[in-house]
Amino acid sequence: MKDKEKLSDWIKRIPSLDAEAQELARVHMDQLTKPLGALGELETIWIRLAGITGQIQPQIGNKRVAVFCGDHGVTAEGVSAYPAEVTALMMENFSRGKAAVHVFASRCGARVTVVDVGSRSESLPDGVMDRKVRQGTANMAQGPAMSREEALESIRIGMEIAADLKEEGVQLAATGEMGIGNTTPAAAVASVLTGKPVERVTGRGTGLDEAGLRRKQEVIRRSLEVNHPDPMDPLDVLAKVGGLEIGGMAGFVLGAARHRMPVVLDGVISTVAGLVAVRIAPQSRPYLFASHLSVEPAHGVLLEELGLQPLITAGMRLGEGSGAVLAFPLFDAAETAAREMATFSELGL
Ligand SMILES: O=C(O)c1ccc[n+]([C@@H]2O[C@H](COP(=O)([O-])O)[C@@H](O)[C@H]2O)c1
Ligand SMILES: Cc1cc2nc[nH]c2cc1C
Repeated sequence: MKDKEKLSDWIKRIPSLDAEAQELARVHMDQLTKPLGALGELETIWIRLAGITGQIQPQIGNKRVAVFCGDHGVTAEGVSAYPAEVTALMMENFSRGKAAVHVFASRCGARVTVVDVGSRSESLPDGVMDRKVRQGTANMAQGPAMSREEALESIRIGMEIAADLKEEGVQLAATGEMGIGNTTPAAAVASVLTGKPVERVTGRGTGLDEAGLRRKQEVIRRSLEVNHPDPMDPLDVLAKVGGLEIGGMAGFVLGAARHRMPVVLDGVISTVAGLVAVRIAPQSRPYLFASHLSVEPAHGVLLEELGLQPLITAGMRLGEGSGAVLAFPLFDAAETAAREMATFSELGL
């Protein structure tokens, strides 16, 4: 398949981290006036940023969160506490700059890019980029959510957005999403890719009650039985039981890695997309950072699978990239520490 060849060509071009820059950043961190390792994850963030950018003093002033939107046919099964129409309403809210992600982004010195990869909406409000692959996925409890070609197209769009942001000068990116029903495909993909049982990775999403949670688990089990996604083929999993915004975010990670741009993951949907990207291209893993730990039970499982440490535990489960943006100030703190703290030798030690 032509497109598949293109994807594998792209993957080959993902560079490995710059070991020398990482080592120099590590040496510098160890010379700062603090006990060795005392800044914990801030140190590892800083060292990895040096490896990603190839700079000993990485620049991260230009920050952006890319929010991918999509709808889900599986909402017909009653898997969300909110109606599917909320996806369109929230795109309107994004357009006005009034969603949580905008409020947090302006507080944390970041900008927001909103991309519709698969909502049901016929027309979009100003400021939402139209990259729709199709108007919502099909109901995965009855058959594949989308075709393999559509899954690939969503990935390709995400890659393009990442390349465009890099071109615009973005130095630190984050992924977020909006899509009523999307914790259902997120749990399905998480179950297939991690091998964990459906009960372990399924949560209440926007706020299902006990009966709703049981129904959601049943719908996910049925979706897996109907579709038989192949755990060794991440594109097959994405197409059969995934979502278009998950594909968009996975592509974004691949595109960012290709262009040496670090990506901060948000909650469970953003992180499952990160795992899809890493299963497609394991070289993309070191470009990823965790932000917060979502309430959704799959999130911890996924972060562990990716070997990532969440920086914030605030009991959040909002999505949109809201948690990722809140982690940006910790990245800034690492940058300031490396740039402004005295070294022991400067102190005369
Ligand atoms: O980021 C998370 O971990 C997260 C956890 C629960 C819900 N969400 C958001 O809520 C929506 C999906 O929830 P649901 O119940 O409709 O599947 C979607 O728009 C996500 O952005 C996000
Ligand atoms: C209101 C609302 C806002 C959201 N933002 C991300 N997911 C969401 C789900 C709902 C229901």
